[in-house]
Amino acid sequence: MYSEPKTAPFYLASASPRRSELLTQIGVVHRQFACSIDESVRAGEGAVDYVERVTRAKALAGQHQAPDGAVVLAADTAVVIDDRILGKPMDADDAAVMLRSLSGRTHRVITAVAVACGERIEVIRVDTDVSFRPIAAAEIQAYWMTGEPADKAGGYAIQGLGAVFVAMIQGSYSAVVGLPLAETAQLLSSFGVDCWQGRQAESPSGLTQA
Ligand SMILES: Cc1cn([C@H]2C[C@H](O)[C@@H](COP(=O)(O)OP(=O)(O)OP(=O)(O)O)O2)c(=O)[nH]c1=O
Repeated sequence: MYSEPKTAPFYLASASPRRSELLTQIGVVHRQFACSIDESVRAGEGAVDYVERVTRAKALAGQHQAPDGAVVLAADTAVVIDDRILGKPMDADDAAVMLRSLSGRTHRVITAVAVACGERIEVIRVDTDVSFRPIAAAEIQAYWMTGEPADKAGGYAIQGLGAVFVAMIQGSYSAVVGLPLAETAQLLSSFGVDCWQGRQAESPSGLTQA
């Protein structure tokens, strides 16, 4: 017999397949829809303020697309070097400028997550430092040709071919990919949305192994 879900429906307001995969990885059942807002940086705006503002705006826009009372999650990831915010590269030249500036240096990846339900909205932020080995000009060109950098902040993907550039990471790997999982699980739990841990409490035998 059909029974209504006990908790509010949960939506991921994001076009990012990575964010959906990360939620699935920790057992968060969700629906996903794309949600577009103006992501331009305001004059004089710092990276932290920018990422938190955009994340909040994505969640609020997402609430308009979701049914009343739904829990909505949105996130934003930016790469920051020398106080410059690197979004997604516009073209090959833009990507080359980005990767040249990251080559042989440490940059910061800032990811914010917002969860909203009704009047309540909470925003958290996780900062991660990523160090790149020096990258040759020919590698930068070849990397662009793979298609991977195009839709990634900073023009690389740590979870993909771009992993060959990463010498060291200090912080949250999943935050660099787009969603800090430990922090997101805690935040969601405070909104009554469970990952595998919550469901295990309800049904200890309901877990499957990877
Ligand atoms: C640095 C880095 C970023 N990224 C991705 C995460 C984000 O999807 C993207 C940054 O752009 P975002 O604007 O944060 O996200 P998005 O446009 O992909 O999706 P939406 O706004 O709809 O939620 O870069 C990686 O996948 N790997 C990486 O190593």
